[in-house]
Amino acid sequence: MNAPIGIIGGSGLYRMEGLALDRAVAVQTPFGEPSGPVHLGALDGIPVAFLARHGEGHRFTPSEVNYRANIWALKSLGVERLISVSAVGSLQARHRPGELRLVSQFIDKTRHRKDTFFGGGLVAHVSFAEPTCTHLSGALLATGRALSLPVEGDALYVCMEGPAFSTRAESRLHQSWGADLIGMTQVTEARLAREAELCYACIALVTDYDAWREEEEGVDATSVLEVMHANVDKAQALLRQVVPQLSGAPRACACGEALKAALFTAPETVPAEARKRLDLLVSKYGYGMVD
Ligand SMILES: CSC[C@H]1O[C@H](OP(=O)(O)O)[C@H](O)[C@@H]1O
Ligand SMILES: Nc1ncnc2[nH]cnc12
Repeated sequence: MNAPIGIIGGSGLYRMEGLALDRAVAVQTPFGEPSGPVHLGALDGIPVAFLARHGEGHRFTPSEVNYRANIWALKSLGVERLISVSAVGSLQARHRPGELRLVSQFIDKTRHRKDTFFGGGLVAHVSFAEPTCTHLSGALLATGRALSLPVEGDALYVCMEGPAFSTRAESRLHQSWGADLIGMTQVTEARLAREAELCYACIALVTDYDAWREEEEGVDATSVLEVMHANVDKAQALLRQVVPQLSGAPRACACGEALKAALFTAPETVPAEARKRLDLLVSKYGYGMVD
């Protein structure tokens, strides 16, 4: 089964409501094992692939998640559009717990991640000025508004390494940068989705005010999960409404050609190992496997 639409569920979203499960596939990738099996099924009749980012039972920290294997697995199952759901802290009073935001920009503070498929003899530099797909994010925003959900677009997300939350000083610093949201996962996923030529959008569900509000205790994980559980139905409702709209509509963006101007290495120098490892991504550009 081919699933052109993929969903990655983050903290508090470990299964997709309404997904009529066909099968769970354990995908092997050149980058190791994904966080768990990919659940293939139909959402209101539309084929969808679902993966829990932190694994079943939430077993991987944001630094341990094998983002490369996760994106690779979804790509190998035919995913072209990938919608991620992520729990985030709010850095500005106008973003309130329980509300949804669509992410359009990132500041990357991660330090311990494998965040590219390339290297080992094949170099690519993808454009990342617009790190999420504006078309996919636009469809989510319009659909969220039509459903009267508390949703806004254009959010700036600081991606920290974690797993500990920010100090108050860091939280205020991020706020002073004009950032809207903070989380620990999205920029890594977005980079890899771009290299894999997937459309990528992030539905951020605000769960807390991080640590900048002097009068409050800083965020803790239990309260994040409580707020997520109380509000995850909003993200699920948005997904269920948008998936049928996307299905069958051709992609009108450049995400599917992200590698076209990015591949830098002279083809004749690319080692057979790199060709084999990256075949899924680059064979269409003449860098495929050699026998
Ligand atoms: C459980 S609080 C911190 C945790 O929640 C967010 O996860 P995700 O982005 O996968 O929804 C954040 O990034 C941290 O991983
Ligand atoms: N305040 C916060 N910081 C980092 N990641 C988060 N995920 C949810 N809330 C968060």
